[in-house]
Amino acid sequence: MTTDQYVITANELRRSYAGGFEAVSGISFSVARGEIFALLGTNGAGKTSTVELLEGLAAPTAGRVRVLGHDPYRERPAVRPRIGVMLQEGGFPSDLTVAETARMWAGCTSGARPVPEALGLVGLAERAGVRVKQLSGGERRRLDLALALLGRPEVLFLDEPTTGLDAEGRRDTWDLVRALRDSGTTVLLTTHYLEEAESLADQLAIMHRGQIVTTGTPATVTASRPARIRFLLPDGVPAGRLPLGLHAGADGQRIEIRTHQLQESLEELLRWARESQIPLEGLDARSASLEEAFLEIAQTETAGA
Ligand SMILES: Nc1ncnc2c1ncn2[C@@H]1O[C@H](COP(=O)(O)OP(=O)(O)OP(=O)(O)O)[C@@H](O)[C@H]1O
Repeated sequence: MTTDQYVITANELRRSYAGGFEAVSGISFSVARGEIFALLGTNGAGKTSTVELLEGLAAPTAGRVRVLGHDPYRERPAVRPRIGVMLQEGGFPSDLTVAETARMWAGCTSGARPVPEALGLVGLAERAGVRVKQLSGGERRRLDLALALLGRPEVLFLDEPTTGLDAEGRRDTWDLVRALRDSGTTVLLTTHYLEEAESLADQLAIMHRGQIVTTGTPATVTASRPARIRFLLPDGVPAGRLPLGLHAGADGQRIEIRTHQLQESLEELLRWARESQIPLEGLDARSASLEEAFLEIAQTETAGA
């Protein structure tokens, strides 16, 4: 991939606040056009501090950032019309209706989509006449998203886009974000929902204490983590009777096996259970989830810090 296929590039980015605290400590990553990139991290890891640099709201203390080929801080007029930013708190006047709010926003946006189209995209068309203060928390998030989409952005920054949404609203937002990606929009997403990142992200980076500690696709980030097999042994069958090759942790009769060879370990376990005629109640085998990978990274990094 050539460098101009990258819509966002960050090289050795650093950001220090007044007082000298360094919130972003030399991170580098690239986001290709038409990709959903998730920036994840523990609380205070530096995600917002990083995203603000990408959005051009602040200049880095050191390093280089480019969005659509421009410095987003120094060349803000060139970048701003081409990006959409969904803020965590929209902060618009709550006495206006949904449609009035969107029209006000559209008035400040060049080449804006028609307001009904933007509201339709996020499923708010039927709430157009409702005052913002009467919206539910989830509906407000969807209004935030509609406003970010008004300018048909090439790059969309989504900060916790599904906070407060119910399961259906979350799925709808995911479908919309995928559809936007499929039509060529590049999406930079921050989220605390690891399931969301696992489901949406083409690439992700996990930050901890100002640094990127892991990056890759959701599959490659989880691939290095052990899968696990869980089951309940019948009373009277000691965990010590399990085949020697399986490294099992036991909490009474509750067994957990961690393995990098899920298929082989499962075959070994099932053969042993059949030959010994031992039922494995509640048998559950699964590859590592992003959540497990994340927790492991956070704990390891904290312990090692
Ligand atoms: N204006 C500021 N002045 C000083 N320190 C700040 C400022 N803003 C953020 N920080 C500190 O920088 C660190 C990173 O904060 P940041 O908000 O970027 O993290 P985050 O990954 O977005 O966290 P969260 O997931 O909790 O939202 C934190 O330790 C925070 O306290």
